[in-house]
Amino acid sequence: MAWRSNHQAVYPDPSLPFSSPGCPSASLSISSTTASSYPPSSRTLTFSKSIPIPSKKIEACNTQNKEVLGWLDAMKAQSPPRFESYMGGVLDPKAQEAAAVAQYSAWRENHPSALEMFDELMEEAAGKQIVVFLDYDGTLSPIVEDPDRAYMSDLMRATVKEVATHFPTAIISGRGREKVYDFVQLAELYYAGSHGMDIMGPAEGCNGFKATGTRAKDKKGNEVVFFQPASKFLPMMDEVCKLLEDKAQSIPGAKIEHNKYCVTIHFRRVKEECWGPLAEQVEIVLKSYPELQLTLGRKVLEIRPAIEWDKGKAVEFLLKSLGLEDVDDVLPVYLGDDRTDEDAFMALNDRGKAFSILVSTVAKSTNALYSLRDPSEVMTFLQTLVRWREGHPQSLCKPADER
Ligand SMILES: O=P(O)(O)OC[C@H]1O[C@H](O[C@H]2O[C@H](CO)[C@@H](O)[C@H](O)[C@H]2O)[C@H](O)[C@@H](O)[C@@H]1O
Repeated sequence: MAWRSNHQAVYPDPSLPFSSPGCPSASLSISSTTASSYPPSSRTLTFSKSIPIPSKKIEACNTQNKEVLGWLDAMKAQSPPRFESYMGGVLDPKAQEAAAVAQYSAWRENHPSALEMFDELMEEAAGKQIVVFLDYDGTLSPIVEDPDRAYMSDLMRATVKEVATHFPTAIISGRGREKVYDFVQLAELYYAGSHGMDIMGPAEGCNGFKATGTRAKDKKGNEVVFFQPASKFLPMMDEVCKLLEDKAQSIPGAKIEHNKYCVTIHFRRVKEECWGPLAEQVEIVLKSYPELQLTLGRKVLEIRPAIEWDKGKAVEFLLKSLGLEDVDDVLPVYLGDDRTDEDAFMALNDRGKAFSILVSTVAKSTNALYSLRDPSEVMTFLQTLVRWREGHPQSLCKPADER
């Protein structure tokens, strides 16, 4: 079973684990090693000299299994950093906060706000077909402890609906496609669930775009196109999910989510001393499945088929299927908050002309060029985009054969 870094962010997820009962099988010891960037990031950031460097105590699981230790380090690297003074002491809470703010504003110099840069960005967009790609969790809905309750607001839904009347729009999520559809509930969008391994959308979009690909009827009888590059893995994913559900019972707070072509192991509500035992249980299951790989998201481990397919490939596929792969005429805009979105940012960077926007309140190593803080800024950005479009009727959204 392979570990895949998916271009790890070095900076942590600020959300603290939910407190839960003790871990019955926890057997961890503390060491003072610092490990701020395991696995190695594809891109490192530099900060101004006046900003204290974050450091973290890393605990070691007493397992000797290198793979498990690697996962554990990566899981811990998501915890909030402690800022130290140059003399080595831990800063008080106010100074910690000030250091985090300074770190974020230094980071913003390299990843400017897509809202503050809006007018400049739109100069680039003039005369081009904009296509909008949206991640779900942490982008359209705030991160919450219970993944089954990660609702988007009605206002966000109305905003996305408006976006889709002007631009071809897709949701690219790690969740199962049906599950993310249940949250979003907009039939006019394209959906790529399971990190892009389950793509479906209207054969003819409400803005006149026709998609090529395998056609079928959805549950409501509408004609749709779909693409499922990992379909043969479904029985295996069902099997792995059951095994993990069984194993995770011994770890308080752990939750297993079946995302069809991806099984997600949530550790947001697992006490940190139980992360090692959880990683060990995952390893026990996965060593029998060399065709699967493990990736890391926001307080989740994810197991998926080890095929050359990710959110970046899904974006390329959708652009092609909509006849929108032309680099000079088309401008994709991608908004996402997670490590798995880095695959899409990279694909768009390789393409050249595109806006990649990371949604984050903390400094993170990322391939995205721009940033927004949180879902509320995402909504403002999308509303601004709609208003801009309404003010520019000359840049009409036209299918390829009419351009
Ligand atoms: O690609 P996404 O749409 O961002 O999906 C990635 C994962 O999102 C969900 O987990 C994340 O959000 C949860 C609810 O806010 C949070 O509790 C969890 O810690 C986050 O990792 C979803 O539950 C996963 O299945 C997705 O893979």
